Amino acid sequence: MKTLAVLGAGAWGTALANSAARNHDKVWIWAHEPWLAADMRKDRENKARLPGAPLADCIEPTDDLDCVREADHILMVTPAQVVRSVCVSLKGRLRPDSVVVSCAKGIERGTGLYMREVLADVLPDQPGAALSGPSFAEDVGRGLPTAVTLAADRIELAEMLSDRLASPHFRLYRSDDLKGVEIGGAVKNVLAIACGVTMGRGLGASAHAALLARGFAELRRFALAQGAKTETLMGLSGLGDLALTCSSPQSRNYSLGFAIGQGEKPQVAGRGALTEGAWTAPILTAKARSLGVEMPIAEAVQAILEERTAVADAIGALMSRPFKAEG
Ligand SMILES: NC(=O)C1=CN([C@@H]2O[C@H](COP(=O)(O)OP(=O)(O)OC[C@H]3O[C@@H](n4cnc5c(N)ncnc54)[C@H](O)[C@@H]3O)[C@@H](O)[C@H]2O)C=CC1
Ligand SMILES: O=C(CO)COP(=O)(O)O
Repeated sequence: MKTLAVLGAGAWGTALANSAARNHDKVWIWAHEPWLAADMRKDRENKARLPGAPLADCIEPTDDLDCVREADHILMVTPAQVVRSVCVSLKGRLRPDSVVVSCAKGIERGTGLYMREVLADVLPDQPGAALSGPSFAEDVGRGLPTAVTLAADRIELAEMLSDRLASPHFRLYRSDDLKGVEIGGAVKNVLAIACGVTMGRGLGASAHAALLARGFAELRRFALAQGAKTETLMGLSGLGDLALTCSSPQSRNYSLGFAIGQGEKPQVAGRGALTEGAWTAPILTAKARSLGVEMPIAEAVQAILEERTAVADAIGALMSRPFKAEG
């Protein structure tokens, strides 16, 4: 009997549960809102977060976190800033060998920890992994093809989990570079806001490509300073996810930036959607400063979100930086 618990009944948790269902006898999907678990049980669909993707037969929606007691492994798919509180509630409930896979994309405010580090902080004895890459929940939910990276401290774990989570439409590549994988997922959300601003303001495809390339240079500098591997940054969870999120109105982060570029106030431009980049920007820039890494695009995003800088001034400041060698 193969079992899996997906914690977080958002769009991504639902898509991952459905995708993994083919390789499992039972998949629980835990919603912290009892009404959502009840609706999903009744409708056999997550109409609130991922409409149009019927739940596979073996999926059991629940609001009872005790489901993890019976699960071989756990996917953590809540918003990044609540990962710690969910982990605290998991204490004493997990099987000793259950791998907890971080699927959220962000950096914890207050501590500056990546999601896997938060898991290790609260649940130090639990083996861990991270899944990240170019993957819109709507696409995966519709069975459209993509590929992502699955990183774990021990490559055998990544191998075992890849077999569990892969499907003909969802390809997983293994990695032992947990930090590199998580940095890509967190940083691209901030850079996607910048690309959205550029396009919302009508600055054109050339500006968009230039920003994407310079954004990647920032991501790379920041990640290498923390020991990430170049091949990870060039791969699915780095360049792959950056290219996707920075270029598509399907992205909530890009859409937030686009609306700001069109003149909307940052506080309302996200339309209530989960925009992880807005949560990540301040902690990312603080981390970069403490590492001595220059991230002018991320700094500009943070200043725009905090309304310390007008969009035109932020663009002017980026364009008037001293000329330097590319890198
Ligand atoms: N939607 C997507 O295409 C993808 C999302 N992700 C990442 O997955 C994470 C979750 O995103 P989505 O599923 O899209 O979010 P969503 O906005 O669709 O849903 C968020 C869910 O979080 C849960 N939640 C809210 N507060 C909570 C709390 N205090 N405790 C426990 N659960 C709580 C709620 O059940 C809610 O349904 C984010 O970090 C996101 O960056 C990663 C890849 C793709
Ligand atoms: O992470 C994602 C795609 O890989 C989803 O991006 P958004 O959170 O910007 O919608």
